[in-house]
Amino acid sequence: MTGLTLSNLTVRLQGRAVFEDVSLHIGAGECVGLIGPNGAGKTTLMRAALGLLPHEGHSSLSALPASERARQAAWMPQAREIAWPVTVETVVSLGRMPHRDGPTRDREAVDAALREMELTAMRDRPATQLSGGEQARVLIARALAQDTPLLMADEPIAGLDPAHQMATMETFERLAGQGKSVLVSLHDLGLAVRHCTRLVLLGQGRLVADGPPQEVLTPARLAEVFGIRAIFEQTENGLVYQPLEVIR
Ligand SMILES: Nc1ncnc2c1ncn2[C@@H]1O[C@H](COP(=O)(O)OP(=O)(O)OP(=O)(O)O)[C@@H](O)[C@H]1O
Repeated sequence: MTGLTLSNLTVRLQGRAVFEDVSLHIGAGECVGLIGPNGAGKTTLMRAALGLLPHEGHSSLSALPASERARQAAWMPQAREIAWPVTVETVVSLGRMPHRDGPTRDREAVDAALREMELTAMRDRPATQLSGGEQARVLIARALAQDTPLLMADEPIAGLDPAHQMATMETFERLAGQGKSVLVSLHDLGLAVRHCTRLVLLGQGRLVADGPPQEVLTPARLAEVFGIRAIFEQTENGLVYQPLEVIR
């Protein structure tokens, strides 16, 4: 399996369609931002794609047996409280559970994930004693240690400080550059336009747009779907986004 393919995916919860007929493909080398207002269905889409929610239509991932799914896709859910007082290293090591590659490869993958998320100095600390943002980085590291072709993360940078938000998005970009597929839900449109190769916009119970950031985030869509006015400017430092006002 390469990436993720959804065909006519529809999810109904308590008799109401959250979204209908979503079709998309995320290929190797893509870092795709999943955007949309609160309640648009971003979490629901990812959970259904993973096979964690009943759905109509087809997901290439949910069609796989559970053991194979865990080798294909790492999932970082929105809820990120770590409940057990085990060390950071132990939490990150859980990402290796789907694999049987031996202790040397496991240690290499855990060390690399700790380095990537700047957690090496904290590896022996109880994870429950870390700040909320530090715990979020531990859970991203666990997903990195899983070393899967596809990474799905639900608002992974919420609660991180600016430097770690940017560094985490750079990590996702780098993983895509190495040939992996990344699907990440985000509310920060500024970081989305800078770091994602493509944006998928959910709203009003459907997939509203799918394409390069500048094509997706037109003034009309920002107004219609988010109810805001914003400017995008191509600068010598890349694309810059600034929200200006609420228009409803
Ligand atoms: N178990 C459930 N039963 C009924 N409705 C649900 C259930 N779970 C979620 N919903 C509804 O489905 C819709 C989509 O929720 P979802 O969490 O996927 O949105 P989201 O785009 O991730 O939102 P946010 O940006 O706020 O995290 C919401 O209207 C929510 O109230």
